[in-house]
Amino acid sequence: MTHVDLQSLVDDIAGEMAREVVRGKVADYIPSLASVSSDKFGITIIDHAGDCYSAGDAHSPFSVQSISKVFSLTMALGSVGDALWTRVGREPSGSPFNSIVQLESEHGIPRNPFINSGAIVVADVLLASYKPSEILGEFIRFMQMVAGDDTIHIDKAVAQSEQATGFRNVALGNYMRAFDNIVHPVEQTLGTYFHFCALSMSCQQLAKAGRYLMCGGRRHPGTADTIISQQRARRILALMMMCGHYDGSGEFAYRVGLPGKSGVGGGILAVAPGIASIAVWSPGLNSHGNSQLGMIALERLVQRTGWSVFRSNR
Ligand SMILES: NC(=O)CC[C@H](N)C(=O)O
Repeated sequence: MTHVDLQSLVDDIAGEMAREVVRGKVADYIPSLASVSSDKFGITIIDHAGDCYSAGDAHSPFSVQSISKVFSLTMALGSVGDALWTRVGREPSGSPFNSIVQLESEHGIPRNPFINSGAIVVADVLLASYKPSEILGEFIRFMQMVAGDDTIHIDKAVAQSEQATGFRNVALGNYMRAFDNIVHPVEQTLGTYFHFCALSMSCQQLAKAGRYLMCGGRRHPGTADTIISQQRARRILALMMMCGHYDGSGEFAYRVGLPGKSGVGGGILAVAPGIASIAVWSPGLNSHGNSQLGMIALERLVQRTGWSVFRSNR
């Protein structure tokens, strides 16, 4: 598609989403997220040439929540490599993002790094590589570097709000501690995890941060600067495809056909490998905790561009 086409495409989609009546339910189990308006919708596409197309509330920061799991995973693989996989699996869970049920029969090893239990283990792995006082700084620096934007930050109020009410995550952390799959004090590991989730970014910043996954591990189009290897980028995308939307991952693959990762703040990062990095945001969630309009918007985008990884012609 030409540049003009992509700009009118995002404008059209933002216009259509503004008219949608069924907008999902904003997550209220994290008190500081409950007040975000479900009227919001933003979208940014960055294509393989590095050109950026935004519409709606694409410049409004929102709570990235579980989308941060893609970036903490990238850092953990950078720190310990494939040794990570002795502590976390790579299979879809088919369960809600905050489920504890599989941990008992699977001996405290979470199914994958994109559900809460898995990302809590990833945070624990990172705590072994960085000093506790440095880990959040390292995380923020990594995000600023991949996005090329040093205004990106963690919203401390959101982290504290979750720290005060995240009883399920406390249960997950303690349960895995009992299996020796959390090795740091549970409070410290959870504190790290909550702060990762409380990352605040706009669609534009998030789409920029996703460029290394679109570009086979290169920082952005037109550079030889590498963040991760091509193979690692492919594998993270595979995990996003299979596990990025919890028990809604099959539906997302069916309807959108792109690797993606959602968060309860209403954001979704989706990647068309070699073609585009796409971020959408609308805070109302469907029953699986994935953005109701974000998913519809991505479905329409793929219908109109043919960008599904399952397309038969290029
Ligand atoms: N699905 C999500 O985005 C969940 C992340 C959220 N911080 C939680 O732990 O519950």
